[in-house]
Amino acid sequence: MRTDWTRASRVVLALGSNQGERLENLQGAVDALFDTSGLRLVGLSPVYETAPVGGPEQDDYLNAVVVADSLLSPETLLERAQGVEEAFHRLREVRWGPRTLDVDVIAYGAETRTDPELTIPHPRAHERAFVLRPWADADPEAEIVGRGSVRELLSGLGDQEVRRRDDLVLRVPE
Ligand SMILES: Nc1ncnc2c1ncn2[C@@H]1O[C@H](COP(=O)(O)OP(=O)(O)OP(=O)(O)O)[C@@H](O)[C@H]1O
Ligand SMILES: Nc1nc2c(c(=O)[nH]1)N=C(CO)CN2
Repeated sequence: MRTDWTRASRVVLALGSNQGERLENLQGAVDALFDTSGLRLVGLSPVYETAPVGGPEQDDYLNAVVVADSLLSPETLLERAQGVEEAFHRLREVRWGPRTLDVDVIAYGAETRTDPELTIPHPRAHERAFVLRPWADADPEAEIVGRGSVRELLSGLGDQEVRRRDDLVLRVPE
């Protein structure tokens, strides 16, 4: 049967890696996510190299954002994101500590919820240039429900080091 994408919600996922082969980890996440039925890639941001925000002293991250259409529920999308993290042997040792792969659910349509297991929009996305900068590239008109335009939020942030790495490119899966 053909998939009915008219019922899909527009979702945003943020990817981060600061251990191991960082670009390969991000690419692996993109490939695995879009191997999932019910998830269709709409936009992929450039890759940014970013100074770590919070947590212990650690290496710089590569960050990127994917925009997708989802027929998966928010809970199933989070499960899928966590399954992809686990496939990359992510260990949760320290809060905000280094990791091979982080996949966060940033937005799910206009949905809002504050369940600690799944808060949407992501509770810290609006203050993180490593999320907002690539997101604004992937979708210049993007908004965070209840907070406003991603581009405006970005311009109101203090100095956070984010460098676009045009030499590192994520491939759109076939
Ligand atoms: N929007 C969300 N996306 C991903 N996880 C979420 C979200 N809202 C709540 N969580 C919960 O947060 C828990 C911790 O997630 P994680 O280990 O990825 O946090 P972190 O990446 O260290 O920090 P941060 O949440 O600040 O990005 C997860 O077990 C998950 O249930
Ligand atoms: N630069 C950067 N800093 C972070 C990141 C990240 O992806 N990039 N993720 C965190 C927890 O989600 C904490 N700090």
